[in-house]
Amino acid sequence: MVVHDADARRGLARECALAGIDAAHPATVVRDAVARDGDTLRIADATFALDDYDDVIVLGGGNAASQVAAALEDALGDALSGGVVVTDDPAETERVEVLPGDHPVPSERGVDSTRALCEAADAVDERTLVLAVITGGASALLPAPTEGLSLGDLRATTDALLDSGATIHEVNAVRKHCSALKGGRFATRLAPARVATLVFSDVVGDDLSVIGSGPTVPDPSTYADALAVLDDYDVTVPEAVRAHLEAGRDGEREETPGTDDSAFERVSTHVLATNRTAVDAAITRAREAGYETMVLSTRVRGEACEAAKTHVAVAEEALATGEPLDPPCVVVSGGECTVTVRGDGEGGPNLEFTLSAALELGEDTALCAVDTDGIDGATDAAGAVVDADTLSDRLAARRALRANDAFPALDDAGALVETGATGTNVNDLRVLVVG
Ligand SMILES: O=C(O)[C@H](O)CO
Repeated sequence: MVVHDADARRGLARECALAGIDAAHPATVVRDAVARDGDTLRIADATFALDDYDDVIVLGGGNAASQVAAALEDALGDALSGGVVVTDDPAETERVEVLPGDHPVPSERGVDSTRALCEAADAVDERTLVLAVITGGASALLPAPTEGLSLGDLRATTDALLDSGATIHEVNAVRKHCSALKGGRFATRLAPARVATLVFSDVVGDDLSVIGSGPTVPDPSTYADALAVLDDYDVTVPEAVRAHLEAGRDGEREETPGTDDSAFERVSTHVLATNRTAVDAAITRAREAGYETMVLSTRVRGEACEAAKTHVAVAEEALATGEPLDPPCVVVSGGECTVTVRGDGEGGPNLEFTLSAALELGEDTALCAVDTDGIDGATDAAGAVVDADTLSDRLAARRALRANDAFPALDDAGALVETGATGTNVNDLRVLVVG
């Protein structure tokens, strides 16, 4: 039954967003995609004969990596020997060692944990099946500075890139060329083991070479691409980083491995969850509530507060003309918006998205936007749910947007969605309920 009051609309927007997060949780995803039947292991459409291996181990990293490891322990039982994952969101595991790292900026303990991961990788042989778990956040959680660079260099470079407005494809082109593990180099290290990479994507369009900086897949980007990113976005990095990238461009450093590298012959990649997983679940929840539904796109990107206005425009059009859908309806989108940081406030893309929308939304519409990992920007909130009545002081809200200070404004309005770390990461999810 469709309900028409503002509370119910906000409630439904929030419920659909939470349903999306739940559907992308590793426990749910791995239960559906991975199963052991005697000596056969099924991962999505592929099968592996466990008899061919002496050891099956989990190696990897990312915000959701330990949840994936715990779910793999359940799915494989005693066929799984152990392994190491690095994460900032530890889950309880029995055989896989969970080591700490930090995100979005790499840390000393992340370097130590990544060293332990590499030691485990160095111990494999051709009778090892490695389940390489790569989820969003792996780039920061698995710092392995290449020779000649320090953790300080990586931290300064990451900070500067994250504030520059560069896309994740561009940010990771630089990170891959400063790392001993990213951009396919982990696959080189794992040879001659058989590697099945299990991916949870937080990248718009699911480019495997970008998710977590693609440690086990060929890298199409080059040192020259990395330098172009620094120049295009006017990013200042430590001298050692620029010198390293220039040496690479001039042929003095080995390029990241490409498709012709034999290391990839024994690697298969299985994308287990993407933004679409969350979007589809949000749509299902809206249909159950009796609403007409539409996926706007899973690839919405760009400056958060501008993308928000496009979503408001979609709601206005639906109310005015019944296009693209007749209200009552629910429009869902995914993707990843960015914020070009100008102020020094507290916020994140989904908080800016909702605050910007709250300034424009008319009656009869509610909007929820969340980061599915539960942590928008560096705040404690996943996002917020807003409508035309959310803001009591619109001037202050505009000031907050200009200062990139959306968190306190939405907190004061009681609009925050606080889930805590969710155990997954499939990017941003937005639900627009048009009454
Ligand atoms: O870790 C990363 O590089 C981002 O989360 C994209 O996957």
